[in-house]
Amino acid sequence: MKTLHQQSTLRSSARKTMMTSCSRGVQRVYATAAPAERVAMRGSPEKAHTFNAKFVPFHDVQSGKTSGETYTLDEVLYRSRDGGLLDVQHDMQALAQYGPEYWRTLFDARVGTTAWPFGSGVWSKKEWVLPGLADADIVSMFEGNSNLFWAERFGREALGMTDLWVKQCGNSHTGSFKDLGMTVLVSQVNRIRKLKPGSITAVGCASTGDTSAALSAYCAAAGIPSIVFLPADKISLAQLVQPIANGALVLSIDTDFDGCMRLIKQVTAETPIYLANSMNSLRLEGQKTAAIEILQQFDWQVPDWVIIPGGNLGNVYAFYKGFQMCKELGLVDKMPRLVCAQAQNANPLYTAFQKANGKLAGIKDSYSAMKAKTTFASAIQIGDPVSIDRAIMALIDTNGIVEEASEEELMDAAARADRTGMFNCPHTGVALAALIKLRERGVIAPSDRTVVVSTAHGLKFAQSKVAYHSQSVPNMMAQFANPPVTVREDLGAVMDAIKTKFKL
Ligand SMILES: Cc1ncc(COP(=O)(O)O)c(C=O)c1O
Ligand SMILES: N[C@@H](CCOP(=O)(O)O)C(=O)O
Repeated sequence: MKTLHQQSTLRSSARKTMMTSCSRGVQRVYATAAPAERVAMRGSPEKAHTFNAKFVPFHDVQSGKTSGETYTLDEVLYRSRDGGLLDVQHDMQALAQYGPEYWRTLFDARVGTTAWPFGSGVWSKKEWVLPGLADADIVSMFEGNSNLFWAERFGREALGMTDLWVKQCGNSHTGSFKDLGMTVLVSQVNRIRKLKPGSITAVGCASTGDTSAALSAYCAAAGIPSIVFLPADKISLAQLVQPIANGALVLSIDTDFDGCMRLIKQVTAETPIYLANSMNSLRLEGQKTAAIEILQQFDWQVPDWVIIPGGNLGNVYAFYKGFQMCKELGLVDKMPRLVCAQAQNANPLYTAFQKANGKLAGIKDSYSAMKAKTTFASAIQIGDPVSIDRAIMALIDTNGIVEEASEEELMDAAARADRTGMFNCPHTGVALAALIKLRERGVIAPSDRTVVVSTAHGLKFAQSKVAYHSQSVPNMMAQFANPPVTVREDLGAVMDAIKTKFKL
């Protein structure tokens, strides 16, 4: 494991490598590149590339068998013939022909450029995402490329850790990681609407507030109508106003997220409204690029642990898939261990993990959906996660762990980390609280390289911070609260207030 000095040397040498790649590498890659890249650089990859992707039943992925059931990505469907989930399967043999160095160099060369669409963190990996899509069909806000924050002070002071990082997926156009998946889904919708006019009238989702924000923004950018089903009074004001501002049809429904999900499934099964939730596997193709980006930011070294807050459970599988593709194509040689962190008030996966005595193999048998209770981590207030099977596979294959956090634990963890310069949403608080518990139990060692996935921007959940810092939450001590001090317009009163905190 690297020392801190080595870490910062590593980061600056990674930066230099990228700068070299950006300034000179593009020319070199362009001149010597394989056909796909030459075409990609000219901006019309669909004509000559040899890569492709299709829908297959998730069962095939799970079992490693091929049923022969496949669909093109231009078809409007979300389920396999037997009602199971679908997955996007890439032609791995075609991708493997180019070798790991080719892909590492190509991805590194594209970081932060303005070249359409490759400057996007998602579309910089286009050949691994939607290789058949024309650049002209892409709807992008140059999402991704989010900061991998070195949580040096929090790691050292709170946990005795030297190598703790927070992947800031919430530093994004609509303030959450959902942008990564939505650019892919809306781009594919854009293509289908051109190929088959009239086939998709609008795009719809059920949401706890972040999927709806991303969907409405990307649809608005493309001029595609959007519809969002929101559980009434269960999302933050900032989240509610996002689809309103972007012109979506906003339905505030007197139910919870699981109720909204049931309704949107029925509506999209019977109408030309396209389903944008992560049950639609196109979304996960974009979300998986966050995992690839983490490896890239570590100069293609694999962290020991990645901790992900879980709700509908698509993201934990998306991360798994990103890491797995990098391993299969030889860009890295191992997988990190994944931790899925749930709020105690919405913890069906954690409950199953406990019932199975922490043995992942038995978790499916002990699983049952639940009625989720109110939590400050409102975006993961989900009791019947759609991607339960995907998440279980991801955890089994990475020797993963499921943890939970109570309301007090998640709010304290977020507030404590905020005091070291972050501004965490409650969901990131769930992941941070899980990390604290795993450190306390000695499961995660002080020097383990650990990444906490921050899924949304804290400003979307300002109300929860106001409640915490004003110590107005019943039965919560709020030990890291920092309430504002009210002072008269008077120098003496101001000085007194300062002196109670600092020696002058
Ligand atoms: C901020 C935030 N964090 C975490 C999650 C959980 O992601 P997933 O539903 O893919 O498990 C969601 C949405 O569910 C979210 O909006
Ligand atoms: N947190 C999500 C819940 C829905 O998840 P999805 O990934 O299946 O769309 C939201 O913000 O709506």
